[in-house]
Amino acid sequence: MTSSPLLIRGAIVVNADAESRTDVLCVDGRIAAIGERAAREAPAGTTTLDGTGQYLIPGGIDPHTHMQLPFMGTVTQDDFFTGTAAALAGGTTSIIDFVIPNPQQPLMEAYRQWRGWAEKSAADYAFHVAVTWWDQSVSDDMGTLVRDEGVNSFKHFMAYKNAIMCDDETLVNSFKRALELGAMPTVHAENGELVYLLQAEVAKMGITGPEGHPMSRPPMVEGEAANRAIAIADVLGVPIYIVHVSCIESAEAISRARARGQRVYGEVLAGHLLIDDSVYRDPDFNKAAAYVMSPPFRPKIHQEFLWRGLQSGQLHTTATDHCTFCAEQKAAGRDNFAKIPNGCGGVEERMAVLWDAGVNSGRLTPSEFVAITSANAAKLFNMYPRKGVIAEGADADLVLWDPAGIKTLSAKTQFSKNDFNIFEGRTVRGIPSHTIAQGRVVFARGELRAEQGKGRYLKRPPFGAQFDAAIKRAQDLAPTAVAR
Ligand SMILES: NC(=O)NCCC(=O)O
Ligand SMILES: [Zn+2]
Ligand SMILES: [Zn+2]
Repeated sequence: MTSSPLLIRGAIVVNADAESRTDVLCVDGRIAAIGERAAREAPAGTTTLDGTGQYLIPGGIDPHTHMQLPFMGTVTQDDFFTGTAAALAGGTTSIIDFVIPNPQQPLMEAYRQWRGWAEKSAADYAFHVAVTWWDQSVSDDMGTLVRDEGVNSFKHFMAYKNAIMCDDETLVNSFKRALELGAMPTVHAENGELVYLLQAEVAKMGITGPEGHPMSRPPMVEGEAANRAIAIADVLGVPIYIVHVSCIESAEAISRARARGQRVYGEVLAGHLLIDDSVYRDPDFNKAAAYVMSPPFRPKIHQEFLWRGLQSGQLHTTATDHCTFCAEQKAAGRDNFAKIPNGCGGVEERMAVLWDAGVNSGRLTPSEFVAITSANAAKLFNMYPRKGVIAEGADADLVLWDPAGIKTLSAKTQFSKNDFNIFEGRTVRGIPSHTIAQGRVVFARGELRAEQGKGRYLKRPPFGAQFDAAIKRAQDLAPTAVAR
């Protein structure tokens, strides 16, 4: 993308490891110079942006979104253009979305489908690819995806029985293959058999509304699956990343494993940090159903635990699981909560709600905010230092962050196409004033200049830092025969 050079002056530049007031020059989509050199080296025709009184942070990375997802008999409202445009408005400049093959569908076929859909992205994007079934062709396709297509992470749904759920045989085979390939296995940790049973039992009690959704997915259902996935990863010696950790039970499973020296990483959704399960008891079906996602929102006690996980470094990334269904789509489950399409939005609000509830409350420093909104995801999925840091040579994906800016979040003013906002009515302090993607200002004080098709597919190499260490550890602990 060609855009005129851009000089951002006077902001406090925040990285995950340090902050300092300095200037940043962007040329040809990259950060060309930082510090005194920036102004000196600015070519003729450079546009200047005054960052006085603001922070300059790396563009957010949302490592968990579902744009244009066909799911539960319908397709999400936001496609790759509207969803990534909304992301840019909120200060997120890259997403990692998911290719989800139907059982028996070749992985490469699904991957090509998703690559086609994503061509209209306004922001940079990458894909985790889900392994939903197993045979030799799946193993071969995993190899092709890693070697030729820049995929370095595979997703496993432990829930959604009779649809995309993985059994233990698939988990074991896929984790083993991922280790060989240097790709990160990731899991949606919920025991799908238990969910299936509990959905039927809750319905038998005459509970058919959205309030039945959390009853059918209690925290221990998530805890069991997290423990099982972590145990499988431990036996095989592969690192593991647990998506949307929503409760004490799975956060504790991660902490316990990390205390044993296992390489386990946890992702938290902005929604799970801020919204509790009372939403499912709203007498208005449309409102209660709008919050149906899996894992569900939890009793308040879990939220503080998740915040502490982020603060203590036991949990690593924040995401949204942006997966938007409108009221008409959610109404498919009016008489049966198990049929309500699972998913909520948030890609546009993640950064602001986390700043407001995280930095303004003193839970996080600005540098810690950068770590959990971009740098850690970039490191874990091997995009660092191209993404997740303000450094010379990195992509010029930046956000001028106005810590005094105030906004009340609402479906009426959001850029996302959906008709609902899970943070409706929440007033936040700390918002992006400008988003810069590939060196171009794509959002300026409320005006969105997202362009369809400007986003690039990000190839991510395998064998990120965790793999070197995991392999050395396995060698160090390798069994030896006794020489006799
Ligand atoms: N989270 C959710 O409810 N929907 C999207 C699919 C998934 O991530 O489980
Ligand atoms: Zn999930
Ligand atoms: Zn998801």
